[in-house]
Amino acid sequence: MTDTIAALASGRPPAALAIIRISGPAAFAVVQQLAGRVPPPRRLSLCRLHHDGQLLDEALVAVFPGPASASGEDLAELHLHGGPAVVAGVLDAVTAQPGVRLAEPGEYTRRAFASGRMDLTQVEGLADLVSAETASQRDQALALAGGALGRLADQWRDRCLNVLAEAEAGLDFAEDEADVAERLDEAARDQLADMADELAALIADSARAMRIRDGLTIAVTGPPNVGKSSLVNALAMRDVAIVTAIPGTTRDAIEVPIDLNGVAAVLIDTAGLRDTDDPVEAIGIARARARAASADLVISVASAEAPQWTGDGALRLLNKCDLAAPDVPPDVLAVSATTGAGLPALRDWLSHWAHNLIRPGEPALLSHARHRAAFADAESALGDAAMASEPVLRAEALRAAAHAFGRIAGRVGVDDVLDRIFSRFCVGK
Ligand SMILES: Nc1nc2c(ncn2[C@@H]2O[C@H](COP(=O)(O)OP(=O)(O)OP(=O)(O)O)[C@@H](O)[C@H]2O)c(=O)[nH]1
Ligand SMILES: [K+]
Ligand SMILES: [Mg+2]
Repeated sequence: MTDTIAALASGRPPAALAIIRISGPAAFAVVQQLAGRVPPPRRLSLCRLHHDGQLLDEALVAVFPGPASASGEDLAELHLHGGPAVVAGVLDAVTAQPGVRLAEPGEYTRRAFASGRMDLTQVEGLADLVSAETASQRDQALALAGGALGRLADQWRDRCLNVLAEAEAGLDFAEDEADVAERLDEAARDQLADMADELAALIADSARAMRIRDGLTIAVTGPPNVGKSSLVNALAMRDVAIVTAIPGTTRDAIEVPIDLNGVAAVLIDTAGLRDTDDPVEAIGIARARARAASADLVISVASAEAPQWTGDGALRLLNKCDLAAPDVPPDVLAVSATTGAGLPALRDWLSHWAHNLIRPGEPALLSHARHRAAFADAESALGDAAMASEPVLRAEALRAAAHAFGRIAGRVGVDDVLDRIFSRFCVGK
C-alpha cells in the first residue's frame, strides 16, 4: 500500500496561519483520529484537533477525496494557527498515525503527475510559478501550469500521426496506382516542409521565453572608480556591492536581480577595466570582459570628471554629473549615483529596452531547455520525413517526430529528467 505523506505546505513558522497537507490512503483516517470526525468534502470546517488526550489547536480542516484532488489521492488540509509549537505538535501527531510519514520535496506534485492529474509541462509551470519574482515570469508560469504547452505538443503529435497514417496508406498502393501514390507523396512533402517551418519559428522564439524565465543580463562596465558599483546599488536600491574611493575595489562579478517594470533582469557589477600587475585584479578584469561578452546589454560608464568610455556598450552613461557638467553626447544618459539625478530616466530606458526584447504580453511557450530540445528533435525528424526517398523511411521519421512531442508532456521517454524536475520543489508542494 502507498505511504500517506504529510508536510507543512506554508512558509516557515511563526506566521498567522500554517497549512499541513496530508495525501494518501490514510489521509481521512488521520483527520478522523485528530478531529474526531471527517468533515464534508471541499469546504473548511472548524475542528478541535486532539492527540493523546491533549488539545493541539482549533483548526479549519478541508478534505478532498481522490482522484479529483490536487494530488489525485485522498487529500486533507489542516489550516492551523501558525506558531512553531502548534505546527510541531500537529505534525508529530499526524506522522504518529499508522502508514504516515513526512513528505519528500515535490512529492505531492509527483503523485499528481503519476496519477495523470498534471502533465510534465504543468509540473514545470508550477515550479516556475512558485519561484516567479516578476509579473512576466508569473504570467509565463501560469500559461505553462495551465497546460498551454502540453496542448500545443499534443496537437503537433496528432499532426505527425495524421501524416503518418497517410504515409502508411501510401505503402499499400499497387504498381498500377503509381501516379496516385506520386501525387500523395508530393502533398505530404509540402505539408511536412510547412510543418518544419512552423516549428523553426517556435524554436526561434524560445530564446525569448527562456530570457523571461531566467532574466535578462545587464553588464555594467567601465574604467575603475567611475561609480559602477554605486550605480548598481542605486538601481537595485540595495547596498549589495562594495563602494570605496579606491580604484580596483570590485573584483568578482556581482549579480543583483532587479525588476524592470515586470521583467526580470540581473545587473552584473564588474571590475574596473585597466592595465594591472595585480594578479587578482587581472582575473577580475578577465571575468568582467567575459560577462560583458555574454550579456544581453552592456552599459559603459564614464565619469563626468573625465568623459571617456572604454568598450562599446549599447548604452553609455556619464556618472558623477553632480561634480562636473561637460557636454553630453546625444546618445549618452547623464546620471549621478550619489544624488539620484537621471536615475528615473535610466530606469525608463532599461524598462523600454527589456520590454522591446521580451514582449511580455505575447505568450512564449518553450521556456525550458528541455522543451527546446524536444521541439528541435521533432523539427529535424520532420525535415528527414520531408526528404525521405522511401515511404518506409518517411514513416519512421514521422514516428520519431511524434515521439519527440510525446516527451514534452511526459508521456514517453522522460524517466531520466523526472528527478531533476521534481527536485526543484520544496517540501509540501
Ligand atoms: N560625487 C559622486 N561620487 C560618486 C558618484 N558615484 C560614485 N561616486 C564615488 O566614486 C567612488 C568610486 O565609486 P565605486 O562605485 O566604487 O566605483 P567603481 O566604478 O565601482 O570602482 P571599481 O570597482 O574600483 O572599478 C566612491 O567614492 C563613490 O562614492 C556620483 O555620482 N557622484
Ligand atoms: K572604487
Ligand atoms: Mg566597483
